[in-house]
Parts: sequence; structure tokens; C-alpha cells
Amino acid sequence: MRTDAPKISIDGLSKVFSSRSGTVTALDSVSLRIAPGTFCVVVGPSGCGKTTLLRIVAGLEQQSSGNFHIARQDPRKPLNSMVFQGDSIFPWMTVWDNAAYGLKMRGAGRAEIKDVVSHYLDRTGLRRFADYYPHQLSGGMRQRVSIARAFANDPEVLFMDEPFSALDEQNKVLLQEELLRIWEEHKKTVIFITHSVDEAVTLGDQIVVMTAHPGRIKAIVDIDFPRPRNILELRRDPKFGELVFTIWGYLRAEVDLARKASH
Ligand SMILES: Nc1ncnc2c1ncn2[C@@H]1O[C@H](COP(=O)(O)OP(=O)(O)OP(=O)(O)O)[C@@H](O)[C@H]1O
Repeated sequence: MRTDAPKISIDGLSKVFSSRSGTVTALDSVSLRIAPGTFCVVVGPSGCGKTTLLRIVAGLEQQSSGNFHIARQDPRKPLNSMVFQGDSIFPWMTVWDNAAYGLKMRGAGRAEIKDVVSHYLDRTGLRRFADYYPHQLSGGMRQRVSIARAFANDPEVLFMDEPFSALDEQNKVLLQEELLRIWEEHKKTVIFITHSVDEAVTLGDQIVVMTAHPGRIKAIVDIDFPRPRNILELRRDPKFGELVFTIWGYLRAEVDLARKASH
């Protein structure tokens, strides 16, 4: 059900890291509203605070100032699930046990676990690899396990930090397609971080462009391509190119600034 109340509200969020070599302002007064069911994508130059923002909203890091709120619909559901870049599944568990992990942790019944895990292993094409261990899988398959695990956990919101960045182009498009197909089933609110403007326009409803360090919000671009989306057709649409061009326009100066700061 869509309501006007945001699912995620972020108000004046700042983060300063302190160490013996000094302080780093990673985020500077970031405010954002994300409506329920929105696929929100955050892009920005390296080091602009994207991961820090996600880690704070996921409760893994403490902000220095500001607030955020995630509106809960069902207190029995976990608040969030995370999918990271690279390997984030347990190497000592089979594909099935990895996908079932969240459900088992919150005491779901055997029948529910069987139904839900089978569903998401089917959706990610992993059914026949259910008894495999992560080291027996390709990088793309391991990322599929992560996605199956995150969706099977049925969280209120889903956080994804560059989940496809280590994959080759063909695998990336396949996984983007699979992610969109699974996401269409329940339209969970997502925050997805990427370096790829193409990926942002392909997946997102709302694109948040961040400035170079310290991270602030530079622009928010709404993407109104109809859903469900066909990735290859989308890329042929002249509007796709225009949007990529617009977002790159916002990013270009920031990427240059980030480069200069690192030299
Ligand atoms: N634990 C930490 N201690 C000190 N500084 C940190 C810590 N974590 C992040 N930073 C600094 O905060 C800034 C933002 O880092 P963050 O990882 O959030 O950026 P990012 O936009 O996700 O970068 P990338 O796109 O390269 O992954 C960087 O300058 C980084 O060095």
C-alpha cells in the first residue's frame, strides 16, 4: 500500500570520523525522504560517503548528528537486510542454509522456510545448487545467493552496496534483470549504491547524486520509466541516454574534485 508518509526519512545526517591523524567529515547534513516502495539509487564519486550513509541507516555506524527514521509496518519483520559488494555469504553454509539463515534466526517454521527459500532459489536460478557450498559457485552465483538471502529474510527495507560492481558486464545485466524481477513481486523500499550511472538509471525510481567529499546531496532525479522494465529495450530508449547525460552532468565536476583531492 502506498501512502504519503515516507518509508525512510533522513534529516540533517552528518558523520565525522576522528582518528590520530585528524578528522574526516564523511557526510555533511544529508536530508532525504524515500517513499514506500521506492527503488532509490545513490551515486557519487569515490569517498563521498555513500557507504557511510548506508551503514548509519542500517544501524551499523553511529551518526555524529542528525536523525533518521524507518517507518515500520510489521514489527515481526526484520528492519533491514544488506547485500554488499563481493562475498557476504557464509562460506561454511550451503546455498540453502545461507538463503534460510534470516528465517531460521527469527524462528520461522520449517514449512515457511521451505516455501520461502525454494521460491527465492527458483527466482535466482539456484534451485539445483541448493546443496553447493559458496566455493563451488561463480562470483555471479554467490551474489545471487546474497540476493536470495536478503529477499527471503523479508525485511522492511533492503540496502544494497555496489552488489554487482565486481561482476563482468554480461553477469551484471543478468543479475540486474533478476533483481528487478524479484523486486517487482513486493516492491520493497530499496537503497542501492552504485558507481554506474547506467545501472542507476536502469534500476532506480529516484536517483540521489552526492557531492565529492564531504558528502552532501547535489541533486535528486526522478526516473519515470514504466515498470516492469526490460533492460535492453530501456537502453535503446533515447530518454535513457538523456537521463544518463543529465546525471553525468551533475557528477562530472564532483568526480574531478574528488580526483584532485586525492592527488
Ligand atoms: N571507519 C572510518 N574511519 C575513518 N574514516 C573513514 C571510515 N569510514 C569511512 N571513512 C572516510 O569517510 C569518507 C567516506 O567514505 P565512504 O566509504 O562512505 O565513501 P564511499 O562514497 O562509499 O566511497 P567508495 O565509492 O569509494 O566506496 C572517506 O573519506 C573515508 O576515508
